[in-house]
Amino acid sequence: MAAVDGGEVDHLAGERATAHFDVDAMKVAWAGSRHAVEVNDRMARLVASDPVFRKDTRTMLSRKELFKDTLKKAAHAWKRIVELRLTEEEANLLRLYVDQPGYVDLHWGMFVPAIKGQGTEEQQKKWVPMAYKFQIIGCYAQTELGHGSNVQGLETTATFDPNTDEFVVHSPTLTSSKWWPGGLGKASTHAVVYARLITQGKDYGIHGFIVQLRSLDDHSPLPGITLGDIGGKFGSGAYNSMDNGVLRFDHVRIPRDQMLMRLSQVTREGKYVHSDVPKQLLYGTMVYVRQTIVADASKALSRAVCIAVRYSAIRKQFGSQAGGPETQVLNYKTQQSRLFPLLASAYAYRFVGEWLKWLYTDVMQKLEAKDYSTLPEAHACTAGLKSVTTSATADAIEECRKLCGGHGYLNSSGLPELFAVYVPACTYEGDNVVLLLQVARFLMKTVSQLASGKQPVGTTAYMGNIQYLMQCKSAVNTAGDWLNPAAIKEVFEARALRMAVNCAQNISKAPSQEEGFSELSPDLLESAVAHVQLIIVTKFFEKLQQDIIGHGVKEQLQNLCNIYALFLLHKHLGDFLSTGCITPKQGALANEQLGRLYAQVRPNAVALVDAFDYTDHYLSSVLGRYDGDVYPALYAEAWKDPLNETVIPDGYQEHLRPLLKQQLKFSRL
Ligand SMILES: CCCCC/C=C\C/C=C\C/C=C\C/C=C\C/C=C\C=C\C(=O)SCCNC(=O)CCNC(=O)[C@H](O)C(C)(C)COP(=O)(O)OP(=O)(O)OC[C@H]1O[C@@H](n2cnc3c(N)ncnc32)[C@H](O)[C@@H]1OP(=O)(O)O
Ligand SMILES: Cc1cc2nc3c(=O)[nH]c(=O)nc-3n(C[C@H](O)[C@H](O)[C@H](O)COP(=O)(O)OP(=O)(O)OC[C@H]3O[C@@H](n4cnc5c(N)ncnc54)[C@H](O)[C@@H]3O)c2cc1C
Repeated sequence: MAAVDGGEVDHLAGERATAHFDVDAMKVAWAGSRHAVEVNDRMARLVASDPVFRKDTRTMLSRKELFKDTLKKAAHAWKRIVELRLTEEEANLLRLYVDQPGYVDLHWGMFVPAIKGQGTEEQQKKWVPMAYKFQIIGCYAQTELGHGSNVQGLETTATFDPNTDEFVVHSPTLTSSKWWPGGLGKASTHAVVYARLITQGKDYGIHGFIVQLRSLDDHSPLPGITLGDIGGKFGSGAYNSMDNGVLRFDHVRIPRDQMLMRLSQVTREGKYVHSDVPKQLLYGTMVYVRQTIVADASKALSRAVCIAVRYSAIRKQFGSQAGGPETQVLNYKTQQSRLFPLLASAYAYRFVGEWLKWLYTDVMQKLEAKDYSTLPEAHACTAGLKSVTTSATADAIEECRKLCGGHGYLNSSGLPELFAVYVPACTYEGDNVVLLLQVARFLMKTVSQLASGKQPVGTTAYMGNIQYLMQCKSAVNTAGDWLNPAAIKEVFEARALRMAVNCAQNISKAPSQEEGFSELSPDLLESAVAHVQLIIVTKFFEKLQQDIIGHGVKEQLQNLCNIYALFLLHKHLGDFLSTGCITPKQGALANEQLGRLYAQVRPNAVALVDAFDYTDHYLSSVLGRYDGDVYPALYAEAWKDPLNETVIPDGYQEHLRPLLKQQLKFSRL
């Protein structure tokens, strides 16, 4: 089924007819299963057909109107979820297609997972059902005005008072004000608050506490609590629908059993007891969310690419000397070389996101069985993939805007809002540089353990092949040789390992490990990126080993996988050359092969973005319309702007008319 909710004529029919593969089967490969296609399609249409979920005027609303509209949509979505008895999977998709950031994202995405992950069974029994029924609304209050990345540096205190069996939660300084939590500003009634636990005069570091913030009767802040929104954010519409908030505590008392006690406890007497689990499990909610952010990256990127590909097939510029028809901009090789790697990246992130979800589930099962061995790998993979995919996606959305020329700059293209709502993904859930440095630490540790003969496992298993990878030379002789997955994998592994080993060797020359790490941190970032890119390429190849059904689907995915890998090779040619993994000639051959692959993608490009199966409502872009009827839509959209409500603008009488009617007073005029 095609995702049409546009007009009658299909201006892209010619493009669709040239596809060499079964689009419906590709939809299954993209979504993961026939069931996933069906449920996505049903939820997307449910949202698209409901007038409450309209969003075409969103960028024209004031902040207050936008926030109220978000509250209305969230309440309506909940009503539909209950009325239609939607499953959790359906409800999550419905919220995704409503496509307006709001307090519910943090309620379901962080508050509930934090209680499930860090609360005892008893605490879960008490709080989770209330959250599931929306009797309470929760947010995740970790970041402070003075500290975000450095979680151990947070200043809010929770001091145990054995006289009353309570914790006293307090903001001792201005910089300890909670600052940024989504949903906190106006909507939440409760928060999971991260604070330094102090008992019996000793500071035990950061722990999580459930704190009620607002009255359940009239929503006013409880005594001792100061609350508000932190103000307007980048772009119109976009993330301004979210009430990111500020919160201060003035000696607020909460019962002892509102400390999340799965990892550690404070007894009635005030004794601190730490369970036999790694303390990093406190960061579990962040690991969970980082994993979901990777899946979101492929969503946001594929939206932008869908808009840019469809519009590039419609847009024509210049033509034959003989006055023939103008050329579709999609036919320009430069347009292809900018756009098709982004199309390939969207597929790559989709598949690595699928794998990461599997890894996360696997690690969780092991944790349940008290096997903590895979925790460092889970942290490195979620941190690294979150960082690389969000940075690349943010850049890619902006590139798609440029690929759409001037019209891409209009709000009605959908791209400015998508960019504005997406860029903070490079910062929230861990600044991307800070997270890459975590990956680098993990890599340095792995390299240092190689000497002791410890065999690396999981995504660092390739490092065990150090003897070969440190000296191998690529055997690629022709452009076509770059289509061999083994040839690609070998150079990506050699590049990642050699960069990591170079860093480790240089660090070892420094007076101390810490100094060396700090001095080498720019190189360490690049080393971490090389490792993460290897993971993405590898997981794409592994996807191709699976049973992929449908005419031509596997061939298209093979092309996209090769484009993704060779594009990275071309972009990071300096790495591959300086580490001696390939020769300049082999680099040139990779580029030659890329050009050939772009030519193969060209007739399939529109069908490849159709396979994302997005409704026009979800895309919310006049340029990305399924039917390609761009110009009438652009023209009609312009007239909806509030400035066009009157022919003569407000302000004419006060400011324009006097100017135009003034007497000339300057003698030299
Ligand atoms: C309008 C149009 C709509 C369009 C919509 C389109 C798209 C929408 C797209 C996206 C929206 C989707 C979702 C939105 C989701 C979220 C956004 C909203 C909310 C955001 C919330 C937040 O940001 S919450 C706050 C997050 N904060 C952080 O992430 C802080 C980052 N800092 C840290 O994690 C840590 O402080 C640290 C890792 C940097 C350092 O930790 P620390 O303990 O101080 O230090 P060490 O470095 O010494 O580490 C000690 C050891 O612990 C290991 N470790 C660290 N972290 C972990 C971990 N998480 N798990 C396991 N292990 C960990 C570390 O490796 C060390 O180990 P070793 O000792 O062995 O080396
Ligand atoms: C839209 C949005 C929503 C958010 N929602 C929430 C929420 O719901 N709950 C919540 O608790 N928080 C939330 N946050 C806060 C977010 O998690 C933090 O902003 C984020 O973790 C980055 O921390 P920071 O602001 O302290 O950045 P900083 O750490 O101050 O970063 C500033 C600069 O310093 C660099 N830097 C920092 N440390 C290092 C280092 N060790 N080495 C090298 N460079 C370094 C960074 O790369 C960056 O360039 C949200 C933020 C945003 C933007």
